[in-house]
Amino acid sequence: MKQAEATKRKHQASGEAPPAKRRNKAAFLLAKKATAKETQRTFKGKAQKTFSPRKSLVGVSDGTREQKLCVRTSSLFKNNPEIPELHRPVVKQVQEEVFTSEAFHELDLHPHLISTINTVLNMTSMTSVQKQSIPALLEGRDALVRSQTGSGKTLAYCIPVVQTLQAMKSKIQRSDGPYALVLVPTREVSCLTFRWGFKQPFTWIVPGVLMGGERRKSEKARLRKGINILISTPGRLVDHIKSTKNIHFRRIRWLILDEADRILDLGFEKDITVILNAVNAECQKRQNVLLSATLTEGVTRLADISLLNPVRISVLDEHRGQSEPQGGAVLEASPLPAGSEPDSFAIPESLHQHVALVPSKLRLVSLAAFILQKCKFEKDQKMIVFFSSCELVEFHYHLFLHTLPSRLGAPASGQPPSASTRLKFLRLHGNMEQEERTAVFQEFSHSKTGVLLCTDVAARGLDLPQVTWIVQYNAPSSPAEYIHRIGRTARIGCHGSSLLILAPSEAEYVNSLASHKIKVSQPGRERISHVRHRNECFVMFSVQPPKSRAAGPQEIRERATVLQTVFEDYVHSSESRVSWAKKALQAFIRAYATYPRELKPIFHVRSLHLGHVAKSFGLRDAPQNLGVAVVKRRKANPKSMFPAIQRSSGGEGGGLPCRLKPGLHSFRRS
Ligand SMILES: Nc1ncnc2c1ncn2[C@@H]1O[C@H](COP(=O)(O)OP(=O)(O)OP(=O)(O)O)[C@@H](O)[C@H]1O
Repeated sequence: MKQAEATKRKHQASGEAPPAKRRNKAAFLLAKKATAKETQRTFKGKAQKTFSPRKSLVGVSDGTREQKLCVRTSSLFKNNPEIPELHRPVVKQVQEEVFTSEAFHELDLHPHLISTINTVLNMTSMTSVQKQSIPALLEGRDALVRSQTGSGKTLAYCIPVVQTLQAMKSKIQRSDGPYALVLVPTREVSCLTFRWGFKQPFTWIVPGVLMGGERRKSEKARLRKGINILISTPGRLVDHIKSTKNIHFRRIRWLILDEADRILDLGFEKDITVILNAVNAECQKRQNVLLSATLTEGVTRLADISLLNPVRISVLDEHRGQSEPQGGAVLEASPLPAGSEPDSFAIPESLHQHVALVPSKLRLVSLAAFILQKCKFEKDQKMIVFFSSCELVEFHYHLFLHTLPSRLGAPASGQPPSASTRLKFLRLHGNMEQEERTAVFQEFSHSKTGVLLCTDVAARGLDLPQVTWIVQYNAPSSPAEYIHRIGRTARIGCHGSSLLILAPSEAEYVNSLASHKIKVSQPGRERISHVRHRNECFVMFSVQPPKSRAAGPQEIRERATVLQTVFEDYVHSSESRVSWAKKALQAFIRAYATYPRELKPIFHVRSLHLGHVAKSFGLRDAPQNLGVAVVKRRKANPKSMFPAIQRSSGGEGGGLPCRLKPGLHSFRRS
């Protein structure tokens, strides 16, 4: 009842009438209150009338060799909901100064360390977070550090760790075992931390990584030989704590929790508890550091139980009305960093955020056209597209891989022959083998161009250079997730752009982001002014060379229809492909059902028009009897979080909000 009212309110607020078919009960998902068990739901999609595609289709126009399309305009453009006018909430985005004018050599560091930073890492001046954190950590303080994505947090702790370890009176031996323990959320981040953070000049200090997906036996052997700076994912470390005799924490001087919010999101609370207890049992005197780009309630609670009298470091600008010390950072010891109230985030100034309201039927073609537009007509474009589940990544990856490269056509004259092969697709998600994940990660890191389709496995902590566009094809389930996804671009002062694709019924999400000081704008409104119907907003994705004549509405419809037909032909070329597309559609609906309660009025399965959504999976009709397991989110059970941390900090475990069951979460996200 409440839900129905909320939905009604939403439509009234946006001035949007529910799509016509929603009134036909048979065409809708009858989503009820989910029960504790997984509940099988049946979709009764009403078959839509679709035009039958012709086989002799021409390619997407390259602007010079336009060919007349002999394709009837399909139902792609009929019965779409109106695109609501987006209100433009006044948002004063929080911004931080990334760099300072201060050089590393101004710090009291070992000369070898400074020369490694300058010559091997090619860095001279410190970032704001480094300028604030390094001296504080060298003083021996515990710290809670928050600064925006891509601002150099990794080195902010690596440098003090290495500086203090090399300066220890009795020289460190490999066989001493760990002096520093660094916990990171994912395997990719652990490798990066290892590669960038601990490229240090003191060869007797041995860093090492433990991570799921690697061979336990070889990790045990390395632990036996000795690792002085131990970088690990929480799950894998707990594995070793339980099963490896040689692991000990007797000499731990540093405990670092990097990407703390992601660690919590992934459901590692229990593992963190086990690790803290194991470390506390063997050593009490150490420095603890917790770092995050977003300060959620969970992170501050984790800080309460793992840090002792911490210095709180937050990099802010004067927009927040702070008296700004040099370098734009604020150092203080209040319960929360000033200006960093939970769920209010800083975003790099050089990051341009866009949102597009695209009717469900047009989603797939819009995404494809956007990729083609960027990769065909703009140089050196490197794009990450985020999806809500592994299944969706797999589906779109294979679909695009088999259909889109051919849409690029022959390279234009003057372009190198390899131009048509420029459209490289890669994918990354948690269901892939570790070896493949690592290979994809490396390939995308080193590549100048390409499109990476992925889940949130790539959203946090990954430093992928030169990413120009972030596309969020499925909206994230929290503002923090939004920030981390877009944070893969515009890193360390570079420029970047992001595009969030929403259905018209999801327009309210823009206001939800605005309430967290996240400002998104609609791109190219001026370019669509000549279009008769506003629901043709996808015109901004029209595939054409930048300086060519703007395509008219009819031409755009034709192009979109051609592209959609290519997808539909591919999907309908065999029974197995149809069922593959249906499974992807099911996965989409399952993921849609897992949005947190506060976002349900915006993202509710009831507002999905199955026939329209089916089209975005290349299906010509809404599938009949689509069984979808609607899953229930676990209720937060405060008592189960951080049970019994045995620590002299006096912190009590409890109260962390848990978004989803770990298993369920990883199903949806990683
Ligand atoms: N002082 C510096 N000068 C130039 N580049 C730097 C400096 N410090 C770090 N970098 C580079 O900036 C990039 C981002 O750093 P890092 O990954 O540590 O950011 P982060 O704040 O941890 O980001 P996220 O929150 O997204 O994980 C890396 O490529 C790193 O090598």
